[in-house]
Amino acid sequence: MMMNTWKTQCKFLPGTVIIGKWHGGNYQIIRELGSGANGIVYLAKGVRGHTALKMSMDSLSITSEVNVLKAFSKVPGDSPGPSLYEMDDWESPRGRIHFYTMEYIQGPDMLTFIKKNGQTWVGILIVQLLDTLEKLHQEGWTFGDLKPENLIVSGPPPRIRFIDVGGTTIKGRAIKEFTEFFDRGYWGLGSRKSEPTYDLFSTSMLFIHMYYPKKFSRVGDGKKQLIQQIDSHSELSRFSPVLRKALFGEYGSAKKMKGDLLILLSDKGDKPVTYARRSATRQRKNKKSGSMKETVMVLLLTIVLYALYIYSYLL
Ligand SMILES: Nc1ncnc2c1ncn2[C@@H]1O[C@H](COP(=O)(O)OP(=O)(O)OP(=O)(O)O)[C@@H](O)[C@H]1O
Repeated sequence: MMMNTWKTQCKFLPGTVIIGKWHGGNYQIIRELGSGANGIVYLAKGVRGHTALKMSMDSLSITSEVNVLKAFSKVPGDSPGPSLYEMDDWESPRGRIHFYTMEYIQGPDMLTFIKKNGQTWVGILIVQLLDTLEKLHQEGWTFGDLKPENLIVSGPPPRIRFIDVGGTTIKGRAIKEFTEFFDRGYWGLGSRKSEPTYDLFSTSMLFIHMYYPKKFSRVGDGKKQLIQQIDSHSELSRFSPVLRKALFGEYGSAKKMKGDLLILLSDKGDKPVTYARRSATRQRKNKKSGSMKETVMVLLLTIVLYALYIYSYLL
């Protein structure tokens, strides 16, 4: 009932002009992009051109999302999520509405992108995701609600970006928002405490989901079931050592998971554990040259896949 009330109050037609009470920003609604548990997101036209505008009756949820976006902007390198433009209130004909505006991230969600461009992309997108997660974890945050709908592949060149930061939680607290299939609590494989291993579990589930686009439910022992799903899939089973470690919380960081995944992707998948060990020793010996190699590997993989992507469009 409550939800319907706010939804009705935040429902506006294309062409509606929203004027910020405090900062005077001027936005014209183009169309609705979607709605979530506590607000509606519109595509709007503002001084910066196309802008995503999220409005809600709940000022707390708006403030908390704005704080996460501010924290994202402190992550070194390009922001993993949309850049925040401004937060304001609007005295609408139906009363005061809280809103914030942010960069409009254009592109398909991760599953749609993989369906269109092929599973060759899964590895490289997950490597990109792990890179971003590592930075986010270093800043003391857990993304929480990792799922394809919250991951947009923008570009070209393809680049994974987060949208919907509502689940992003400070380390040590209880995860704010989650989705069953990607939640380790649901599978009986851990708690809902905000920590890096929580996101790495979801990353592993995201990887599995790219090969099983139809999600499956838990039946009995979650651990046994997931292992069976991975190992019985002819292509997915190649990644089994990395996926298992992530599912069982055995990776101390996203960086470690990324390192192992890169080894598998560089086609040395016949003896992954041996390679992982060798790589770990090498990394200890020469940390700098290790990360240089990783960067070059990611670059090469991206270039090759990007060339294939362009080629498929020319055909
Ligand atoms: N910055 C953005 N750029 C482009 N599209 C966006 C952006 N932010 C949100 N969207 C779109 O708006 C939809 C609604 O977003 P929102 O964050 O409110 O909720 P949700 O992800 O659907 O649900 P919930 O918050 O309950 O998990 C998203 O699914 C996405 O399609």
